[in-house]
Amino acid sequence: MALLRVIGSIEPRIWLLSERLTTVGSALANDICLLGSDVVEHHATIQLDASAFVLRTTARKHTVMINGKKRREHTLCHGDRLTIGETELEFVLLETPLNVLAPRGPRGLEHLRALAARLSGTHSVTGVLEHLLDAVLELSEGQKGFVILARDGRWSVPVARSVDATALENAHLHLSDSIIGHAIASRRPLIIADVRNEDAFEGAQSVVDLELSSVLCLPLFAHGELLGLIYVGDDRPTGYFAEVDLELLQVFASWASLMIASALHADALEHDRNALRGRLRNQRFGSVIGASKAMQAIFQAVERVAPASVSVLITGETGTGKELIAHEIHRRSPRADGPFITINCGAIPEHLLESELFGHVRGAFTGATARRDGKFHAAHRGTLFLDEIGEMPAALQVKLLRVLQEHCVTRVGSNTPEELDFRVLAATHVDLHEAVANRSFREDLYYRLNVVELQLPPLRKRGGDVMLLANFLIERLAPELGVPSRPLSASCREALRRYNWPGNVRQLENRIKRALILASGPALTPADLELEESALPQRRSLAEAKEAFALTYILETLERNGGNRSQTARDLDVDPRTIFRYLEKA
Ligand SMILES: Nc1ncnc2c1ncn2[C@@H]1O[C@H](COP(=O)(O)OP(=O)(O)OP(=O)(O)O)[C@@H](O)[C@H]1O
Repeated sequence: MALLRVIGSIEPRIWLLSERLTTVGSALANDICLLGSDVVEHHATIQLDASAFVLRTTARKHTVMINGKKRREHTLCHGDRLTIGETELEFVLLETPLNVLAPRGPRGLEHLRALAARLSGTHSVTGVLEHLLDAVLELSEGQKGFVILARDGRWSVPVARSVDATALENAHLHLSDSIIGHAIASRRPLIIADVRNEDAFEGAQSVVDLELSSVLCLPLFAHGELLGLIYVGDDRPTGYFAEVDLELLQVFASWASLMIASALHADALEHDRNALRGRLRNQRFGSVIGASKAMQAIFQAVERVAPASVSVLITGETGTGKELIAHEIHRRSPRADGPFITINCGAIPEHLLESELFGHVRGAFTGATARRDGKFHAAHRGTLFLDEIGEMPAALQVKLLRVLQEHCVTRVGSNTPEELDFRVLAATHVDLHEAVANRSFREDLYYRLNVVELQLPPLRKRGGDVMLLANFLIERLAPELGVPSRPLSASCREALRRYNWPGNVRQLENRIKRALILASGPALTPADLELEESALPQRRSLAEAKEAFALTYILETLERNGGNRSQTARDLDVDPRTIFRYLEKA
């Protein structure tokens, strides 16, 4: 007997391969119905040939990936990973072969089939346990029972039927019970048809507490680990479970264990996801995510500057979130109900920028067929965000300065200034201080814009924020893109930390978007994010890093000294031979 189970999904799904032929496809009539753009109505079949399960696609162009390789026909082995469309499945061969069940098993098989159907709609751990306990009670026609579950090192009885609650207190005590102990040690189902005639078990705590005459105990193991057990008893005349098929129970136990393990895994994922959501709630500032000290300092500064109507210059590399921060300042200011208007000074041709900013009157230039408002008009009683202010042409810098000083805007082609109420926020990724020094940016305008400066740190200097942002973006983008959300694999997390993100958060966002669309495994890999080893900076020992720094420092000093090695050696207070030694290595 075998089964297929979905892996890497929040929804545990299992199909028992109990027929000679199992059909797979997107049509509802299939035994295994899978959705997804790459799955066709009748996609593949799984046939039981002799004692092997053989998968065949129904046409050449239909693909099934088995352990990462495209296959049209494949004899399935225990543990094989199948990818069909977007669904990843594991093939599990249960311990007992089908023919053991055949002579006595039709009723048992019916039970399993009905149970599989019921379970496919059940997602909670308790729901799965309830169905499993009910199935054992039905299968054995037992009267009462309970499930003991091991979770996070603690034992509990989450589900019981017809058992007095007081008899279930102290679940862990039941584990020292001789019956339960015996079943766990043997790892096999245990049936005691007449407890009172079994010296070894007669005084067992569970028998006494539940007043039983017959007992059936089913230990549940997955991947060698004890998950818990199902205990069923009866107090009617003795010999009650004598006829129950032990082999069938063994199959049932392996199958139930997988179901429980899968439900527990899904539950743990959901728990992690909720914990992550909770953490994110504390680590976000409006729509900006950041727990690093550097970002927390920015958030505090934003809170202080937002209510004051001063100009703020937001600096930082491209993609660090300058526009997002500008939005946040506006949202927290008394102008929040007014408009937030953005203009990218670097994206508009110089001859159009003036009228974009200040508006124009009819006939101001060829094509100006009507009077038009500019961005300053649009930002009246709100905020104007001047993005890429470093790109502002020199002639316009003067006009802008006058507008900022007087709060009056004169349209192109007009002589009448209009008084407007606006707050200006500006952003740049270039070093404006340097631009002022080399006279490409006016100093007076720089000081007018830069009443307060907020310097956004690059992503590589925000420590754990990379991981926080990556998880946040996965959660945000997956539903937006209509694709399943996938966790980050351990190697992916390591690669995210090592990469230096020259394009900052925007680059991270784009990589995650792409990965979510293209990934096929249960978790995102470094390759999905284009972060293979070759893309990552080399790991260096401290000694190597010191050497590299020394060489760079020597080369910089040498350049400042116009290539004079003796002067460089004097400046650095080293022997000239040290300079030669480094230059030979360069
Ligand atoms: N801390 C953050 N939390 C959440 N999303 C962020 C954060 N920082 C940036 N982003 C996202 O990254 C993208 C780029 O951000 P934004 O446009 O604000 O950057 P920028 O610094 O203004 O870029 P540029 O210099 O190229 O104009 C946006 O999609 C934004 O939502």
